[in-house]
This record gives sequence, C-alpha cells and structure tokens, in this order.
Amino acid sequence: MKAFAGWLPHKQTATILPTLLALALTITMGSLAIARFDAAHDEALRNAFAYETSEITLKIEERLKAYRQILRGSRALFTASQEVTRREWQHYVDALRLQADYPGIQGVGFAVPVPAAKLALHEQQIRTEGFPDYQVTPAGPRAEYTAIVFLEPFDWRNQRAFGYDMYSEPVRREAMERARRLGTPALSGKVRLVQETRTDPQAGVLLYLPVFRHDAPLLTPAQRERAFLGWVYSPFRMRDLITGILGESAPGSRLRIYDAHDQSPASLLFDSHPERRESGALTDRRVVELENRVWTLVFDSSPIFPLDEKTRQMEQTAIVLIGALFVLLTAFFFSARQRARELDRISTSLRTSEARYSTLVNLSQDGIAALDTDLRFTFLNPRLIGLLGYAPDALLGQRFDSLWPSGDSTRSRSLAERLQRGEAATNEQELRRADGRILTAIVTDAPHIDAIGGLQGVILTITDISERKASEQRIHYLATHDPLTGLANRAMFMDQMNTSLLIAKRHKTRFALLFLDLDHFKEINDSLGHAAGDALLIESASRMRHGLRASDLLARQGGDEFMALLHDIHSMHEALGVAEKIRRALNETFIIDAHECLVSASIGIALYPDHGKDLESLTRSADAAMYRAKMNGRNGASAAPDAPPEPVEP
Ligand SMILES: Nc1nc2c(ncn2[C@@H]2O[C@H](COP(=O)(O)OP(=O)(O)OP(=O)(O)O)[C@@H](O)[C@H]2O)c(=O)[nH]1
Repeated sequence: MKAFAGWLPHKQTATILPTLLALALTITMGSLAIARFDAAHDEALRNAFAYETSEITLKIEERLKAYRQILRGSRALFTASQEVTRREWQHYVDALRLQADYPGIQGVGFAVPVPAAKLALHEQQIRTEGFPDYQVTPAGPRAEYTAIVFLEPFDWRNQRAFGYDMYSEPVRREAMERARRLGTPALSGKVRLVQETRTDPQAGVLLYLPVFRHDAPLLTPAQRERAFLGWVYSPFRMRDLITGILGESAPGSRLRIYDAHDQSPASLLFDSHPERRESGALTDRRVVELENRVWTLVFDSSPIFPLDEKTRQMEQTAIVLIGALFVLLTAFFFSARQRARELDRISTSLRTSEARYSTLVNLSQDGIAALDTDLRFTFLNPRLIGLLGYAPDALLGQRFDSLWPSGDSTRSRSLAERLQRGEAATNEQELRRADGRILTAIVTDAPHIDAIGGLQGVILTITDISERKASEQRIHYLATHDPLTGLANRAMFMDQMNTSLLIAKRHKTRFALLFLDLDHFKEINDSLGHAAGDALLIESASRMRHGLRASDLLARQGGDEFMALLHDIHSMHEALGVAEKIRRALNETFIIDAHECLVSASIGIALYPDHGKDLESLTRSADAAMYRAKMNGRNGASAAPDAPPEPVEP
C-alpha cells in the first residue's frame, strides 16, 4: 500500500486510501452480514417449515378425532333403542350436515355381521324394506358375511356400497375385527372404496366403531362377541378427506401420507403434489397414531421456500448496495474533506494576502480608492480620507468627479470611456477638500478588471503634491522676487520688460522705464543701523508701489535702487507725472524705530521707443537719466537725454 501510495499525488491519496479501506471493510462486513442473514434465513425457514408440518399434523389428528365423535354419536342411537330404523339413521346423518361441516367424509354407515346360515334371510329382510334387488356382495360362499345396511347420504356413490360385504376384503376385515375384538375405534389400511368409479379414483380408508348391546357386559372378548351388533363406520376418500381438513390452508409443501411405516407407493394414501419431484430442501417425517393405526406423514418443503431464495438475493443485493453506498459516502466524505482543506488553505492564503494588501493600503502614504463603474466611491483608505478631510464614510457612494473644483461633464465622460477601453492614466488634478481648500495631487486611475475580463470599476491612487507645488512656487518666488521688499527682482523685471518690448513693438505703443535711487541712504544705515535701513527700504518700496498702477511693475534692482515699468505711457510728460507722485510719497516723513527720517529719491526716465529700442539701450538711458537727477541735486526726476523722436509706425 505504501508503494502504491507513493506514486499517487498526495491529494488523491487522502481520498483513495480511506475509500479502499472502506471497500475492504464493506466486503468483510458484507460477507459476515450475508453469512449471518443466511443462517438466520435458514433458521427462519426451518422454523416456518416445522410450524407448517406440525400444524397440518395436528389438524389431521383433530379432524379424525372429530370423525370418531361422529361415529360415537351414531353408536349412541343404538343405546337409545335396540332397533335403529333406516329412517332414524337417515335423520341422524342428515342432521350431522356432513358435506357442510365435515368435508371429506364419504358418509356414515352401519354394517352388520351376517352368519352364512342367515344370509338368505338377511337379504330377504332388506328386500322387503323396499330394495328388491338387494343382495350381499360379492356373491359366493363364505363362512361369515357382513353387510352394509345403512349408508347415508344414500346417494348414487354410496348406493354402490349398499349390501357390500366388507369382510370379503382383507384390509377392511382386519380393521373390523380389530374394532370388534378390542371394542375400540379402528382405522383401516389403504383400500379402494367400492364407491369409487373410474373417474378420479382415490385411495380410501375406513373408520370403524363397534356397536354392542348397551346393557351387555363388555369386559372380555367373549362378552363383547356376544353383545356385538355391528359397526358404525365412515368411508373416507383420502384426497377429499385431507383437502377437506386442510381447506384453504392447503400446504405449499408436498405432503404424502403413507399407511403404517411403509413408504412404498403401494402404501401411499395421499400425495398433495404428485406431479412435483422432491425439492431436496427441507423434509420432515411425522408418525401419527390414529385409532390403533399409524400414518406416516412425509413433508417436503415447497417451492415457496426456494422462492425465499429470492428474498435472500434481495437481502444480498441490499447489503451490496448499502456497502456500495458506504464506500461512495466514504469517498465523498474524504474527497469533500480534502476539498474543504484545500479551500481552507486557499482562503487562509487569501486572508493572508488580503491582510497584507489591506495593511499596505491602510498604511500607504498615498491615497487609494476604489470606484464602481459609475465612478462612485466604494472604498477609501485612511490616508485619502485624511487628505480630503471628510468623515470616514462621507464619500462612500459619492461620485469621484464631485471632488473636481469645477464640474466638467466632458472630462467625466472621457474618463469613463477611457476606463471602458481598459486604459489607465496619470495626471495632475485638483481636488476639493471638505474645508473647501484645494488639494493638488497626482492621480492615477486604472481600470479594475475581474477574472473574466469585465470592468468592475476603477482603482485610484492619489499622491498629494501640494507641498511640492508650494515648494516649487516658493523657489520660483525666490528666483523672481526680492526677499526684503517682496518686489520683483531684476531678473523678473528684465523678463517682463522683454515681454513689454515685444508687445509695444507689435502694437506700436510706448512704455516708460524708471530708475529710482534713494538719496543718501547710506546715512540711514550708518546712523540708525542696517535693520532700520531695511525697514526704510520696505516702507519706501511700499510707498512707491502705491504710486503706481496695478498694471505697472516695480522691482528692486539691489541696494537702494528700484526700477519701474509703466505701461500705456504716451509721453515723457505722463512719465514725469508718475515720477513726481512717487517723489512726493517718499518725501513724507518715515518713522523708523521711533525716529523720524526723511527720504528722497532720484528718478531717471526713459521711454520706449524714444530712448531705446532694446533692453540694453533703454536701461542705459534710464540709468543715465537717474544719474542726471542726482547731478541735479537729487529728490527729482530727469528724463533721458532727448533723442530725435522716431515716428511710431501706424
Ligand atoms: N540697510 C540696507 N542697506 C543697504 C542694502 N543694500 C545696500 N545698502 C546700503 O545702501 C547704501 C547705498 O549707498 P549709495 O547709493 O552708494 O550712496 P547713498 O548714500 O545713497 O548716496 P547717493 O546715492 O549718492 O545719494 C550703501 O551704504 C549700502 O551699504 C540693504 O539691503 N539694506
């Protein structure tokens, strides 16, 4: 078995080995059960057969006892009167209702001994009773005669026996003499009744009861011989008798009745199934004593018993089926258990895997969500809930596109269509948080496809890039702004001026470039300290900013130098007006660290295209103008040296 198990896969071994064991157990138990059933079955058959044979035997004994009683009743007639008339006899037998109550009895008769000397007288006497043809049969000289004088019912069959001398036949005579001698009932051996015809001949027996004068002593054979009157008797046709006794309960088994102990065909009185051969199954032999004679009853089990072989086969089939069922159930049980273990292993593996991914999802620093095909949230991990600032379940069932700051049905549709095509995408999106603030995130959406290729929904991963964005903005700000005053720095200013140059060139418009340098600023630093200088720079920048339009750009070039870009300037006059406004604003007293300070600025102005058509020439012109303002005593504005104005092309 080990070698056999060795080459089987483990999963099959777990089912096949118990099944083989169950099969072996079933065969063993089944064989034992069949043997046990067979024994019980045989026992039951034997019991049933024994019961049947004893019941039949008893019935036969009982019925013959009843017949003996009938004869005793007949004999009682002679007790009442010495002479019994034919009519009395007839009435008595009629009253017995033999045919109805005692089927099988051929009749009840009375025979008398007739000495040879009185034969003629006897015949004469009977003939005078209305039977002119009467004679004792068979004819012929004999030492002693008997004659049947009454035999009721006096039908055609019994009439054949009227006058018959039963002494003429040795078997009858033996029984008659036995009865006469012993004074007891006597059953004859096998005879052929004189009532028999050629049709349906049957074996016959006769039961004799001697009749004595009722007042005579009967103790000795001699006394009985002296008082002897005759025999009441009954002839029986054996088949009619036995079938009459057994009636409805005629045996299925074969019953043969033999006279005495001799089981030869010559002694056969009755055979219930002469056509049947011996079955060889169960047999029983019973010897019954009946009125000073014995019958041997031989029973041979009927085909009913072999029929029970069928029951046995059914039992065996049932055992085989139950065994097969047991084996199948065992196989099913172990196979199911194996499958259950397999499932358990898979589900444990799945649970482990699920726990692993669940941990990953829950601890992920990226937001993760699942959407159904209608783009509604079915799951959000804690990180995403935190990023968006909603209550844990608030977004479940809500559409993902409801988080977009501006509802865009076209964008939603294209997202749905792309997912239907099974395409994933990553892009930067803005999502509205619960508090209204905007979350900038990198969103990757991927279709969630099931095992058979159907779209189940969407898996989203959302990475918060707000900080990165802010950092980028901060870097950009630092790259383009003056950290002290918050104004644009020189780089940004130059960029912007380049743009303005292009626009002005295209639109043939003017703009002005102002260079502003605070006067004697060094003294503030020196007297109040660098920090106070910074504060003054910040405040100065603010005042200058307020003197400009929103569309103008003010930048700090460095130190105490500033630049301003004035758009939509049509003439130097306008530019000088702005410079004047700034100059005045700066002249207002500053309070720095509780000290009053006075500040002024020298402003140089250059116009595009009047004082330069490019960045370099313009800045040079503005710088030169500012220098001239310094030269002119500071706290004032100076236009760039006039150059022949070029006509502005229409
Ligand atoms: N507090 C402060 N001082 C600065 C800063 N940058 C430059 N300065 C100082 O600003 C002064 C600029 O001086 P200048 O423009 O050369 O001279 P001035 O004193 O303004 O004289 P004029 O320009 O000729 O009127 C210097 O003393 C610099 O040290 C700054 O960021 N903060």
